[in-house]
Amino acid sequence: MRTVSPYQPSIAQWVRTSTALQIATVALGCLLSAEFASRFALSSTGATVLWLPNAVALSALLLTRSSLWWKFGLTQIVCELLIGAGALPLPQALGFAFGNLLEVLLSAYLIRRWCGRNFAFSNLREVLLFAAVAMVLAPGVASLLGTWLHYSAAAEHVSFLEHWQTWWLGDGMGMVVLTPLLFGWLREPTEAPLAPTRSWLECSLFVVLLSGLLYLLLFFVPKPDNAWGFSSMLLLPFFLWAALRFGTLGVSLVGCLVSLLAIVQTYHGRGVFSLLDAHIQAQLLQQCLATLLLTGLAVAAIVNDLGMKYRSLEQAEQKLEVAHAALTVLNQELEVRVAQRTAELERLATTDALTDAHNRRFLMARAGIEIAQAQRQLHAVSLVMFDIDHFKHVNDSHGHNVGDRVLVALSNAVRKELRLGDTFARVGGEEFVMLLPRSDADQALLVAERLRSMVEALEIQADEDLVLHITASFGVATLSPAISTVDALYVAADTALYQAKDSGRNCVVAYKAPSEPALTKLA
Ligand SMILES: Nc1nc2c(ncn2[C@@H]2O[C@H](COP(=O)(O)OP(=O)(O)OP(=O)(O)O)[C@@H](O)[C@H]2O)c(=O)[nH]1
Repeated sequence: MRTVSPYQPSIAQWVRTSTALQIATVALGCLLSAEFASRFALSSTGATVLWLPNAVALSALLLTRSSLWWKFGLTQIVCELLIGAGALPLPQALGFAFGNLLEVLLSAYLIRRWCGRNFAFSNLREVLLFAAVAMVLAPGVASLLGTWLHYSAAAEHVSFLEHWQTWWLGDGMGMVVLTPLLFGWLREPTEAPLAPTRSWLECSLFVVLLSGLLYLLLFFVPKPDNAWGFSSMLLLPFFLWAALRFGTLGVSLVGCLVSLLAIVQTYHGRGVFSLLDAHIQAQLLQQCLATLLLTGLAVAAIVNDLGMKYRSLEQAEQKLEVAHAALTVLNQELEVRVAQRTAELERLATTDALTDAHNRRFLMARAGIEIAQAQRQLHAVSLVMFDIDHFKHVNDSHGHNVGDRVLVALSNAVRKELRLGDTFARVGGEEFVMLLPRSDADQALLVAERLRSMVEALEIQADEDLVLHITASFGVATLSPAISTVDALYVAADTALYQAKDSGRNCVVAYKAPSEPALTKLA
């Protein structure tokens, strides 16, 4: 989401389009603000409450590449000379001009160096560094020069320190009052983490209440014996309100308007500051405005910074949610794959690779289950074991591959004969077993005989021009009190199968216990 300050007017975009326009704006800003500052100077020494041209020049430098600074520097020198012309001798005017240029360049250089190109009053560190550099350090040095120049030429006798302090605070306060406003107004709009409020109701309420307070503070003519009861510190809540709800640009705008109004009114002898002596008026005004504005700017920066952190936390949370969703999908896919792979492995572990019939292990496990169930529910289970006759001859005559095809063809044919619930397994080279739940000996014998004749009639297309016929021998065993385990049933079927082989092959033999008179032989 891109939120742009609602206070960004289109005129700012227009100014940003051309360097010439910027230079003209700076020149105009310097001259007009100097005119205002000089016109409403409260001190008899000429030191102003706010020296604003430096703030105009500093805003221009902070808004542009350092390679263009010389153009604005030159503009500032020319403006300073124009401002000083007539009122001051040339050497002194030049001294003031270079002193102010030094102040602006030093501020811009140090801010750019310590805060980088992205400086925007956007966190507490930037506001404190700005205050330290543009309000304390640079004006402190430059005003020392200015005070010395002025002091050497001044006819009246004022304290050097007092003069320096007023000058210093005047320059510094000019920067604090105007630079954040111009800079915030003219710079490229950026994403604000917490959008300043767009509620016209709140803005109107703010303006009405602030106007009321300003009227009470600044629009009365004090009488010497009647001290006014309202404190200028009543403005603090309004600065905090502006900082919290209207952002850096909002609080700068409020600060600038309040400052200009306070100066004008004090100059005309109205309001809380006009009760005092001229020098103290200027200093108190400066201190009061510095406190209000720096507090407002700091709070706005902290709110902005918190908003940035909150937004990056939100973005991190969104990324985490996306990653979590992706992981969930991946996990589901993995689970499906694992289930498929497990099923495949289970199938491979229980299936004969050549014929796709079940293997011996599966058969034995299945037989165990069926026998246990049959014994509980008292129903029959039979096992039919069969073996291809003379299969070695097939391999020897036609090769192993043909033998394999015969095994596959036989398995496919037998599988078609199965009932639901029957289990078909390959238990040896050419040996197969069918487990028939709920089939007694007679039913199993019928199934075996049906299979035997099916095998006998089977035409196996073993090769392009090779059709083979085979036969198989069958042994059948049924669960009984004497044959009550899987192994016993298997051995019994195996015994019957061998008896079928011994009986001439291609026949079905039912197992009979040794005590019984004879084995049943079919076909
Ligand atoms: N092609 C092929 N042959 C196999 C496979 N497993 C076992 N055989 C062969 O099956 C034949 C089994 O031969 P024998 O045990 O002598 O049995 P037979 O020739 O069928 O004779 P009878 O069972 O007595 O009728 C051997 O030649 C084995 O090599 C297999 O997977 N593929």
